[in-house]
Amino acid sequence: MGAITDEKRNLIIVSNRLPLSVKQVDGAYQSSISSGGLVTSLSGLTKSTKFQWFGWPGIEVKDPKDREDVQKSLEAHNAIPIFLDSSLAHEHYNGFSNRILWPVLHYQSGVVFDETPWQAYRRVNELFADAIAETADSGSLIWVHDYHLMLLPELLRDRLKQQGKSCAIGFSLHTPFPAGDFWRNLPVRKHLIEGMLSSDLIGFHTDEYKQNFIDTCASLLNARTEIPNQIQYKNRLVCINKFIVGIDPEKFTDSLQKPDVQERIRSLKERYKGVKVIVGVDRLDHIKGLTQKLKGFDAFLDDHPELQNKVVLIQVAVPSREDVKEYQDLETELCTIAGKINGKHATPEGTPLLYMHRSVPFNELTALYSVADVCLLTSTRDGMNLVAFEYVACQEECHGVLVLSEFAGAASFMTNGSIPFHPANKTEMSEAIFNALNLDPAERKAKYEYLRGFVNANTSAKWGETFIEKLSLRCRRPGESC
Ligand SMILES: O=P(O)(O)OC[C@H]1O[C@H](O[C@H]2O[C@H](CO)[C@@H](O)[C@H](O)[C@H]2O)[C@H](O)[C@@H](O)[C@@H]1O
Ligand SMILES: O=c1ccn([C@@H]2O[C@H](COP(=O)(O)OP(=O)(O)O)[C@@H](O)[C@H]2O)c(=O)[nH]1
Repeated sequence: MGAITDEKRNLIIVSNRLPLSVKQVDGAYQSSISSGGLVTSLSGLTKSTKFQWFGWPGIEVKDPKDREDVQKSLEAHNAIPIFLDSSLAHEHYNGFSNRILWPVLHYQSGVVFDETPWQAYRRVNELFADAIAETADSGSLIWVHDYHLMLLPELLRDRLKQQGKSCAIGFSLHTPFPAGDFWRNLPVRKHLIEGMLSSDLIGFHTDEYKQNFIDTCASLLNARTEIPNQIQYKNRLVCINKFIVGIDPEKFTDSLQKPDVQERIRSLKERYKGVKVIVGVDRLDHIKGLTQKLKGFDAFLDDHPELQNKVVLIQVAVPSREDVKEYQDLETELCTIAGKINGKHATPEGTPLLYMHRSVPFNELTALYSVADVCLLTSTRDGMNLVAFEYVACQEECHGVLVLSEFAGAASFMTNGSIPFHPANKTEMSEAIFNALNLDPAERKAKYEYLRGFVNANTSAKWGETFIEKLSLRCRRPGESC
């Protein structure tokens, strides 16, 4: 990982998942890049900043010798594994984080609380706190990420205090934070926000999420919130702000220069000559609105028979959280809808929908982004959505159009440069797709330039550096207002 950080302070990043997930294949341990936006955003920071990254390696390793091997293989990437028993990891990650907490954070109803996964969640947060407190030196900056670790700041602060160490703790939430009443659905809601409030600095993706959190702290904990961007709770001052997460655009533009990617682009363009390509790239998750997307596309095909064989939607649905029943059910549902759409609209010349349920290699992804005339993102809720940024980074030549749900965090910043729509409204989605395909070149260019300016100005490196700078300031002057 890149150059040295701020005043040579030791920086520790903590996330549930490490950037490399370890798997055992034929007895040997292999690691591969983890999927999802958190890894993308933090990986972009590695160019400018050096840090140690603590997290779960994604596999149970019991044998001490094997643990050493895994540790060594990750060491080269400054990644430090926190080993968990598989049943504990399962209850924490699938049971509480993804079946209970994630749906509440994304305004999904019908969530049922269960004590066993909650206890596992607490236990995993404790194990993370033990490992990190032991490694951290006084003066370290500790940056904790995401909803899997909301209790960690409090547990960590207690342990550090017992060990006589003083560190600044930052916390970033990568998901939305819902409006007050929705958060009340969680019986353990108070513990979770008190856990977060032991941080010195808390970051959200948008002003809306930040304000929802502040309102919840005021109503649930009676915390003092009159001064903008700060919360006073139990004699501690916590700074709260919005930090715009982004990508490393150069990584994408560099990929497009590679001869094999150029060749792939040429071959895809040849394959889709005379056909408009719409691309979608989403983890297979309810929040991405994939059911809505397929139904909206179906409506679009119904509305425009004149475009038969002239439009294709290439949808990459990246496998995600496959041990959770709701995710398995969604996969079955999507397969059925995809089959029905092609059954209804296919001709001997081809099918209008290419539904791929797998990950795609990075170079293939950039080639796909680059040949697509339109990128269609239909999230019903989404912390940010970095795919929107990635598509823009790959469209410098063609000025493709972004059709973006108003419920993605990215819409807070990108509405002016995109075509916004409400994902629950099929007609609105169909019209948005049609408008995107028919936008006049001058307007397309103007929209694109707006988006390119935003993506290039708000990189993941800038996001990370800004957060670390603010956190380091909190470390030097903890009592000062934010
Ligand atoms: O680790 P997984 O369970 O496989 O899930 C992948 C990640 O999904 C979520 O990503 C969020 O963070 C992105 C970057 O800030 C944001 O753009 C996106 O809208 C969010 O959904 C999750 O929050 C991460 O912790 C996961 O690693
Ligand atoms: O096969 C793939 C296709 C895409 N992505 C990446 O997954 C991330 C998705 O991030 P986003 O913020 O859009 O949503 P999240 O999945 O984190 O909710 C992007 O960086 C994509 O490039 C991936 O890891 N594997």
